[in-house]
Amino acid sequence: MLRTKTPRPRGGKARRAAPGAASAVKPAKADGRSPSGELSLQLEHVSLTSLLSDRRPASGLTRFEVLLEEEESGCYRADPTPQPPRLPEPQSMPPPPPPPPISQASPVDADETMEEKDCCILSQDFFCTPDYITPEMPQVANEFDDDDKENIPCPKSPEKSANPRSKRYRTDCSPKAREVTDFSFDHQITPVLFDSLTRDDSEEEQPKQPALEKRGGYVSQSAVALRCRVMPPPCVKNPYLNTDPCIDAAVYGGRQCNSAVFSPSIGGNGLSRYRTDFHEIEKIGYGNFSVVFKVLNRIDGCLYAVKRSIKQLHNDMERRQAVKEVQAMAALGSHENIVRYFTSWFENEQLYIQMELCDRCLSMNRNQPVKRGEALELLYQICKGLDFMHERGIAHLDVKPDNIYVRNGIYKLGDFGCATLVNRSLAIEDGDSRYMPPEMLNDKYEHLDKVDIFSLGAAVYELIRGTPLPESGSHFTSIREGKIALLPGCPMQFQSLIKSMMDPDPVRRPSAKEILRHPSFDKLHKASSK
Ligand SMILES: Nc1ncnc2c1ncn2[C@@H]1O[C@H](COP(=O)(O)OP(=O)(O)OP(=O)(O)O)[C@@H](O)[C@H]1O
Ligand SMILES: [Mg+2]
Repeated sequence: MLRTKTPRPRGGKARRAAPGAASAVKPAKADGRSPSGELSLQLEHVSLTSLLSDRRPASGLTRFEVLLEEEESGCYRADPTPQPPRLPEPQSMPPPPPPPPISQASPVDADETMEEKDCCILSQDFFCTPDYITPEMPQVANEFDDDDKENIPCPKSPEKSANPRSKRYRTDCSPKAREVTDFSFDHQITPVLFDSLTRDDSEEEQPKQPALEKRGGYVSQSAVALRCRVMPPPCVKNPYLNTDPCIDAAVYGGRQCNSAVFSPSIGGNGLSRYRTDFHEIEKIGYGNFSVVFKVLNRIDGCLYAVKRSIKQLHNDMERRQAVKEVQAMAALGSHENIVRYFTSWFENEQLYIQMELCDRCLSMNRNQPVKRGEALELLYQICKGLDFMHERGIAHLDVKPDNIYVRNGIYKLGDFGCATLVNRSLAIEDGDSRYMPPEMLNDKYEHLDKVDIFSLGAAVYELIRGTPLPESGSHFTSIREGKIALLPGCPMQFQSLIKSMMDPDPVRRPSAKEILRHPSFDKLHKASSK
C-alpha cells in the first residue's frame, strides 16, 4: 500500500474523494486551525461567520445572516409579509461575498478549494483511492512540473491482444476457449511440443485464431511466468491408464488441440532443475539410451538414481518413445518388486527420470553362476512384479538380467523403455533379442504377457548356467525350439518350470500367477512364514 502523503501537483487532476469525506472533516477550532496546525477546509466558513459578527449593526441581524439562518434551519422563508424593496447596503458595510454552498459542496470542490490554498496534505486513506504504482521511470514523475500537465505521458504497457485474457479465462471455460489459451502459451514459452500425443487424427486441423497469431511487442519474463501459472499447458493422457470419466476432455487440450505441452524446456536459460534439486555423486551405469547417476536430493537428503537420456530429444517420435517409459512407471504405481518411480522432467530437451536407487543389477556378475536358492528367490519375486504389471494390462517386453535390480536383498524389475499395453493398442518395440521368444521374431503379438514369461525363463536359465545367451546361430534357434540344456544341480521340478516358461508356444507358457503357485516355491513360502 502506498501510504505516503504526497502533495498533489498544482493544477493536476484532483483525486475524487469518497462521498461524505468532506462532511467528515472535524469542525475547526476557534482560531481557525486544525489541531495539527494546518488550515482546514472549514476555515473559510468559520472565518466568514466571525467576520460578519464583527460588522454586525447594533440593531440586529444583517440580511445575509438572516439568509444563513434560514438555510441552516432548512426553512427558507417565502416571507408572506410584504418586504420593503431591497436597498443597497450602506458603504460602510459592503455586501459580503456569497457564502459557499455548504450543503451542496461536492468533495471534488472541497478538494480543489484546499489545493488553491496549497495548505493541506491529504493522505490516500482519506480519499479511499486505490493504490497507485510508483512510476518506474523517474522522468515520468518529474514531468508533473512541466507546463503541460494534462498531457503527461504514461509508462508504456505491454501490447494487449484484441481479446483481454483475464476476462476470457474467467468467464469462458469451454474447451474451445482452452484451446485458444493453450495455443497462446505455446507461442510464449517455446515448450517441448508433443505434436500428436493428444491429437485425434480423425479431426481436421483447425485454422488458428488470426487475432492471436500475430503477437508483436514486448512480453516480460514475469508475464510469461504468470501466464504459465494461470494457464498451465494441457495434460497428456497416460495411455497405460483408463482415463477417469470425471476428468473433462478439455484438461487434455480439447479434441481439436493440435499440440500438447509436456513441460517448458528448462536449462537453456541456465536454470537446471537437476542441479538445483540434486547433488550428483557418481555415474552408476549407462545403457543404449541413457546414463544413470547416483544423486543426493538437496531437500530430503535421500539418495536416488536419476536416469538422463543420452541424446537430446528433438523430434516428436523420440520424445513420445521416451515418455512412454515414465508413463508406464507412473501408471504402475508402487510395488515392492518394481523399481519405484518418483518424478520426471525435461531439461535441455533431455528426459530426466528420478527413481529408487538400487544396489546393483544382475548383469554385474554375469560370469558367476547364480546359486539355485537365489535363482528361485529372484524368479519368484520378479514373477510377483510381472503379475502386478500384467494385471494392469502392461507388458515389460525387455526382461533380462540387465533390467533386474537388487536392493536390500529384494529383486526389482526396472527399465520400462519397451513397456507396452497387452491389448496391443500401443506401439510394440522389441527388447533385447537374446531374450525374445520366437513369436516376437515372427511379429506375432497376440500374447504379449507371455513374452515376459519367456524372457524371464531365459534370463534365469542364463544366470544359473553362468554363460551368456547367444545372439544368433544354431544355439539361438534351438533355444526357440524348446531345446534347452539341463541346469546343473537343479531339481527336475524347477527345470521343468523353466522349460515350460520357454515353451515355443506362448499359450502353453504359464502365466505369472500360475508360476507363483508352482510347487517349486513351497519351500520358499514355508521359510518366509517361519
Ligand atoms: N534405479 C537404478 N539403480 C541403480 N542403478 C541403475 C538404476 N537404473 C539404472 N541403473 C544402472 O544404469 C544402467 C542403465 O540403465 P537402463 O538400463 O535403465 O538404461 P537404458 O539406456 O534404458 O538401457 P538399455 O540399453 O537396457 O535400454 C543399468 O544397467 C544400471 O547399471
Ligand atoms: Mg536397461
